[in-house]
Amino acid sequence: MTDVPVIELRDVRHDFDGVPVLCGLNLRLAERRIAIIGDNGSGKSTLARMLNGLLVPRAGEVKIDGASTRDDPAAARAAIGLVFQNPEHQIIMPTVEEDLAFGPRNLNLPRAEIAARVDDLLVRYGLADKRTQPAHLLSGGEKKLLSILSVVIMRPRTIVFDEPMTSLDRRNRARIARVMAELPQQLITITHDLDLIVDYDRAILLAGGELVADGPPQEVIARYEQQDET
Ligand SMILES: Nc1ncnc2c1ncn2[C@@H]1O[C@H](COP(=O)(O)OP(=O)(O)OP(=O)(O)O)[C@@H](O)[C@H]1O
Repeated sequence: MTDVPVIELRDVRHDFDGVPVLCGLNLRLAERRIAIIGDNGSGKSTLARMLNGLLVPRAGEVKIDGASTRDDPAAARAAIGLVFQNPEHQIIMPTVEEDLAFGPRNLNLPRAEIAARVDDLLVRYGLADKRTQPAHLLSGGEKKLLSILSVVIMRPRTIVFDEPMTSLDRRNRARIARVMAELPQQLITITHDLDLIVDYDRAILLAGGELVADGPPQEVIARYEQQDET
């Protein structure tokens, strides 16, 4: 298992055009499997983008191993990988193998190391026969897998998944859930698929940019369902 970084949020606030989206979050994220749940617009994706320094909070701090993402966004991006909801936003290069190699190239890894990592992932995840195929011709499930592997290949210590099951059929949901379950990293998963996170170590419920429940998934899910009834 990869070591887990210490992720801390201190009074994190954010707004878009004056509309508050995160309203003073204080969190220490150290468990191996953490779920973030909540209704549409509750601020989950905004929080996800803050964890890896893609977005810096208007006020407050996000710290990774004590270093603020405001001061060192590159270190945050190296430690924390983000898998976007839509794989089309993550697939950049024309072919499958080029897409996998893109991130490691940006990290300036040696060519032989990049080739070894690409070969290993293609074989391990059953994409070897697709290596020279145009990425845009992959099926939806394969695109999702490729977008995950393009993060995995950089070996971040934490992987944040933003709605990993969106647009997947039943078979591909099961496949992606299996891939996620076998990853050695810390996972922070934003999802509306509550079955996916029942055995996680911790769940956090957001509503209107505020934390409303935090604890074992069963309890937090029950609270979420209660909220729906009121
Ligand atoms: N770049 C942006 N510019 C303006 N408003 C934004 C931007 N990104 C998000 N918002 C707004 O911020 C609020 C929170 O959005 P966010 O995507 O973080 O919520 P979410 O909980 O992930 O929702 P969903 O479950 O629908 O993905 C929403 O009202 C959204 O419209």
